[in-house]
Amino acid sequence: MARQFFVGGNFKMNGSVESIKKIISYLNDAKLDPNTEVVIAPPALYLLLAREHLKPGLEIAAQNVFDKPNGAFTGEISVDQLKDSNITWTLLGHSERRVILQEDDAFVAAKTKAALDGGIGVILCCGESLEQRESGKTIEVVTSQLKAVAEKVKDWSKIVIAYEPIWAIGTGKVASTEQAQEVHAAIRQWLKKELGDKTAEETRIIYGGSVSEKNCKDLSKQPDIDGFLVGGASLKPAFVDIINSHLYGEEKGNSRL
Ligand SMILES: O=C[C@H](O)COP(=O)(O)O
Repeated sequence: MARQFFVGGNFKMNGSVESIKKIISYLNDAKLDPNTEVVIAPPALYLLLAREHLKPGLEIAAQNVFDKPNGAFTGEISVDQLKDSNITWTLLGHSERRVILQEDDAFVAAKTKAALDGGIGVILCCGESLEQRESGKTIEVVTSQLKAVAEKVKDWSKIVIAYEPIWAIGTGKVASTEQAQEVHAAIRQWLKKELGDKTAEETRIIYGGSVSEKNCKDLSKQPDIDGFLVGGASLKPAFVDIINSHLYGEEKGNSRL
């Protein structure tokens, strides 16, 4: 079964009422590949604004969600509040939160479980640092990040895995198509081993890290790259080219599981 292409736009802590409305109106008017699932993740403050203006069929993700129900958790947002606001996805485990805010695998796993239990889809980020890559630990690091989630969650049908090598984020140093495909294929093998053939075949594994309108086409042709998580370029018109990159991709074969 072919996996639907998925492109997420992570605005990170960028934008204003004005600029976010502008990006949304650009997306609303653009001709987008109807076979690509598109999800944008504006800062929390602008989630409702985005939902109000973004046309139906394009979805919105929070950049984070807490693992506890509504209550005394200053500064956090609950799964119920996302649902109440028609926000259907959340990012979790982004390296900027893992590194800067010191979120560990167990916390990311707890939040993933809470989101899925509440019916929110999860774009689950994983990825290695340059030091880990250079010491040959990429696959070990990535699979251990995913394993923490697999210990708590057996149904991965509402998880999209985003492989984002930390050294490629915001640096302009995109992973080569071979480097990205190699890790994506290893993640799929790991899914097969841990969660079975169906999960391995159906789970989308998207790539993030300096994706641009220039490099997206080659990456999108790789058999195990099912889309992108885009940072900087999601704030620019180039985002539409990235959403449409799959239109120009060659027919992809099933990966060798
Ligand atoms: O979530 C998106 C990633 O961190 C990639 O960011 P970037 O495209 O600016 O490198």
